[in-house]
Amino acid sequence: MARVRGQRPPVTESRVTTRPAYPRQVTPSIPDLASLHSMGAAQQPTYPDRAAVDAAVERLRTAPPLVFAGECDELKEKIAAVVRGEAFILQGGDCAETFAGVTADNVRNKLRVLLQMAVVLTYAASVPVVKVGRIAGQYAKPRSSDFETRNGVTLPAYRGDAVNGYDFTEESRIPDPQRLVDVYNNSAATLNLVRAFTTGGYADLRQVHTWNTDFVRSSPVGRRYEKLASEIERALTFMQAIGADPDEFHRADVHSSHEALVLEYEHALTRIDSRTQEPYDVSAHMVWIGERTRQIDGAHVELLSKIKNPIGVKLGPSTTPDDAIALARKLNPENEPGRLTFITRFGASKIREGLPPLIEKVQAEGLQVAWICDPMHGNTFEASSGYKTRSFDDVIDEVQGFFDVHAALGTWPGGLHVELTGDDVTECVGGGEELSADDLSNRYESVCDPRLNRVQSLEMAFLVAEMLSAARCPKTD
Ligand SMILES: O=C[C@H](O)[C@H](O)COP(=O)(O)O
Ligand SMILES: C=C(OP(=O)(O)O)C(=O)O
Repeated sequence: MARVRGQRPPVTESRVTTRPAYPRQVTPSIPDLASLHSMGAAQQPTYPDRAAVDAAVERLRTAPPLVFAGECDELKEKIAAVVRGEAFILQGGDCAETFAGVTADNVRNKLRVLLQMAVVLTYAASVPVVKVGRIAGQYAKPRSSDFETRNGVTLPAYRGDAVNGYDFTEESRIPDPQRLVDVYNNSAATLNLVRAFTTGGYADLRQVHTWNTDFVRSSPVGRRYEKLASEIERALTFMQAIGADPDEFHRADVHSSHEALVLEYEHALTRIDSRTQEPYDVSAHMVWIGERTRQIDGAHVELLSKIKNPIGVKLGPSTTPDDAIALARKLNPENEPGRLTFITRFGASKIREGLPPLIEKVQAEGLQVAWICDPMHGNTFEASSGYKTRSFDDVIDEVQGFFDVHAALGTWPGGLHVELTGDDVTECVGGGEELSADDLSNRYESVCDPRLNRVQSLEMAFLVAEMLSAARCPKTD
């Protein structure tokens, strides 16, 4: 790929005649790929063609950054405000993005639901909301099993468009490293749209009514939103009347994030920032480590401990307080606020018991972390029809548990991490539309886990806004 004028050359070793299995990197602080793999990297694709992997990695190493290090630092600053209890994170998007889903309509719909939710949370709870999409890179999935069996035929599991194809054929399920280059290109196209929508007028707060179009407008939650939008409109008119600069309402900051799973991709996009000489993973503003890859001596923790982006770690019900402390010390040795977010995903039935010991120990050690709640991944079950689903009530119950625990401990419930879509899909049961297990087949489009649809997402925003408002101004008896 052509190098952009003035851009620092990627930090890679110059070509050698006898190539190692992986192109080596000379950045001293970042282990090379072979060393990372030798640490025992979980959930990695088994590529049949090593030379093709090397070629894809080489290509990615010379590709321009998708985000700038300075933007990652800005997000870190915003998350530091969350750590101080002054802001709330809304992180959401698809479980698994697909290449076919990279269209202007899809990206706009995802942004629209995030903007609507953020406006509800901000207005109802008077708290700044940091908007982070599971977007522009969320293409790789960890799986419980390496294989999938359908009608007696067993094939490798689908691991996201970054790795193999969703079609249930032998050929499609073979991991193809060229897909990593496709991830880069599709992420670039998505980010381009995100930047255009969020700075070009679509995200202007004065458009608050127009985000509420189509099927949502006529739903009860859509009507509730209309009322809130009218109040916001009046407030904006008032602010303009007293001289506020209307340009202040014109743009929204939406940051990108994904699970840093496939080492070849994240390593190739780790670059030295020309301002600071520090390494950043320029594939997204924020990256996180999943529940299945957070081994303290594992490759993912090692790689992410070296980069300077804000990072997240998923913590499930098996996490001990000592695990949390070890992760915090390794991933945030300087105890920098905003650097580390713990994304808890216990399940509604476990959060009230499981979360307090973690928070208590982290607090006692004086560690600076943002706590956010993923109420999706601990609440998945299979409906009798075979669809993976989640119940809206369980999801809300887990969020309520998260707020209750923080209220009891006097700590700040810093945010939400949700799998959602801007479309009218039928993947999670319940909510105001009372979707039942029989409805799931109507429009089930997720290629991995079930997402809240737009109405359910907006309903969640109103319910969480009430919890957040109570957290901001606790009742005194
Ligand atoms: O999104 C998360 C995981 O990839 C997903 O929950 C794994 O699902 P599985 O248990 O069907 O592999
Ligand atoms: C795989 C995911 O979650 P977890 O690591 O918590 O299972 C995810 O968020 O896509």
